Amino acid sequence: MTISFSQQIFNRVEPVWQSYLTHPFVKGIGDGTLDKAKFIHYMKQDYIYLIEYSRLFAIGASKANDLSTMTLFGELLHGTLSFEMDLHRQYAEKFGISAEELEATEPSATMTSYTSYMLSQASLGGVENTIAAVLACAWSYNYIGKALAENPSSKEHEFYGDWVNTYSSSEFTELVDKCIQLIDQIGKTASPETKKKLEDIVVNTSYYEYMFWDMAENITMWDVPVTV
Ligand SMILES: Cc1ncc(C[n+]2csc(CCO)c2C)c(N)n1
Repeated sequence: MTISFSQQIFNRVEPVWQSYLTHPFVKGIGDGTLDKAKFIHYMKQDYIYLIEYSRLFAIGASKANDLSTMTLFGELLHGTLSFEMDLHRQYAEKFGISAEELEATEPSATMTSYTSYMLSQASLGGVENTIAAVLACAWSYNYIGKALAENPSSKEHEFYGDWVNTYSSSEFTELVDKCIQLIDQIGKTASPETKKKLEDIVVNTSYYEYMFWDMAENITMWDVPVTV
């Protein structure tokens, strides 16, 4: 029996995604013990990450070969700018940080490297490269959200509960399922060489996801002795 392309990709990245679940930052969101200073660093870096990520959806829409793909990228673009970033704006408000301040966040090395990688991959190829570049981010967040939601108290936590609820929600799961369907559609006609290239993009972005959790946990910016 042949397995779908998304299943083939999942089998390859699953060990990396499992490692997110034991990462102290992710565990801290799940059990509510995460230090607020770490979360603030994450939220600010993630906010500017999502601005770059939105550009990725716009590239996907411009490269789409059919209306349903274009519509999905349009939905993802709107969803990110309006709903996902609103989660960050609401969290920021609790800390007295304005939307303008969030937007003016200085980019860290990991954020810069991760978004630059995705944008270059998306710019280079056809729409399939963009689909591969967005897959791990959206899918792995849903994977983490659902895993954390297995412990019902994580959804009720007064501070981190909103995070868990957002990424484990049925609306978000539906959006991720559409991305999975897109990659499966690509997998039906792509050559083995193209599939290998796309799989590698998902593996690399999965590594970057781990690095992003680590950047947040250790509150790092640039790993140099002095910044000017
Ligand atoms: C580092 C990082 N990786 C993934 C996501 C999650 N995410 C990014 S775009 C998108 C799709 C729809 O909004 C989702 C779920 C994040 N926030 N930050």
